[in-house]
Amino acid sequence: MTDWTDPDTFAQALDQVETKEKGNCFEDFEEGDVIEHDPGLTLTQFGNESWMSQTLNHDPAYWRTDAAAERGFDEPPIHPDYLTAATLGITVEDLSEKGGYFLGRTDVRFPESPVYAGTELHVESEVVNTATSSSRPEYGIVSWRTRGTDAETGDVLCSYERTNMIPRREPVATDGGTAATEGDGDDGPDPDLPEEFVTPEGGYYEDFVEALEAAADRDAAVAYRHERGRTQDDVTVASLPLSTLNTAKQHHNVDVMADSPSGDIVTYGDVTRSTALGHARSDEETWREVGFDDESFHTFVAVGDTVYAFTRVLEADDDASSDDAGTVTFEHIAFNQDDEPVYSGTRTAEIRKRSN
Ligand SMILES: CC(C)(COP(=O)(O)OP(=O)(O)OC[C@H]1O[C@@H](n2cnc3c(N)ncnc32)[C@H](O)[C@@H]1OP(=O)(O)O)[C@@H](O)C(=O)NCCC(=O)NCCSC(=O)C[C@](C)(O)C(=O)O
Repeated sequence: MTDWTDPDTFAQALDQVETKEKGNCFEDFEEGDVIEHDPGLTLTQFGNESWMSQTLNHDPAYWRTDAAAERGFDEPPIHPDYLTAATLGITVEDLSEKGGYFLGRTDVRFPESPVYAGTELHVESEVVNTATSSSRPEYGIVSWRTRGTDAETGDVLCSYERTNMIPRREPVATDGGTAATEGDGDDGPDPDLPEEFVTPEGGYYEDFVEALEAAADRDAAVAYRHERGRTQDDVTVASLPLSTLNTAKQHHNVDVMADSPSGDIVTYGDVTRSTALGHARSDEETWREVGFDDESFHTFVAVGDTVYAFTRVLEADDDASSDDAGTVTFEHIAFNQDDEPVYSGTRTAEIRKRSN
């Protein structure tokens, strides 16, 4: 009788059998397709607190009932970063488990009302664009519009448009490609930076307004870095994405990733971004997250890399959903220990006013 567990026999068997593959290739997506994602997720206090603690999002309103009540919440709510990561995590099995790169996301929006633990999340996506990658013939570029809704009420809790590179079954001929080659020696034109950098004195709305006024009519920008850094470890790289049901092998299969450009598992883009935002929020009086646009992931982050944050204040507007706050638009750049940008995006948030 054949002993299937004999190492030589087993190696031969492995060689000859088919692998039942997971995920979809570029050719499986057609513009207009609507995909309902089977995995659902109940947004729990444990999931929320694990995410917030590990990404240094320690805003008391999400941890303490008195601070939550002061913000108008019935109890500490689900954090928008965890909600965003969970909405995307559920989609990975259908959209991007095959591999490829998470290139960017835009039009990330949240409703005014908070989301509480116990809410069951239902997610669906529509294919809005498919394109050839001229630099990488083995990939195509796909964009989806995704909506996460409350499974009970149907209310939209989080929506966005995301773009990934997705492996093709068959590579295509391209126009020759423009992929950057390492060490090509072209550092581009000299940077065109302002002469002065203004740092807000505090983290209230008025501090951002005053800083913008101080920079106006001068060759100056309101821009500063945040001190905290978070070195990536097994928890941030593998545990957090799996806690959102994100099945992308990039985050938990060291064996497969050994052959990839990173040579190792890499941090889920939403962990990188949330960590940098946590650093930024620790230097401001956040009232409410409104949305994010033009988010890009510039290079991968792996175990041992440290995520830092840099902020540029773009504009301030007195209008907000509450008299207690004004609205500020920021550009946040996450960077690593070598000062390389790894994420950038604009964020609109309501910031508490000092006078209230
Ligand atoms: C991808 C790399 C190699 C490209 O590096 P590069 O130097 O070649 O960059 P590029 O030339 O700027 O871009 C390549 C192509 O992408 C296009 N492109 C670029 N950005 C966008 C965008 N926003 N929207 C639409 N298209 C975009 C761009 O136009 C270009 O098209 P082309 O091939 O035709 O010339 C490099 O940028 C990189 O390594 N980025 C980091 C990716 C990363 O680590 N993402 C987060 C972690 S993976 C993840 O979280 C996974 C997840 C969530 O679980 C999951 O999706 O399943």
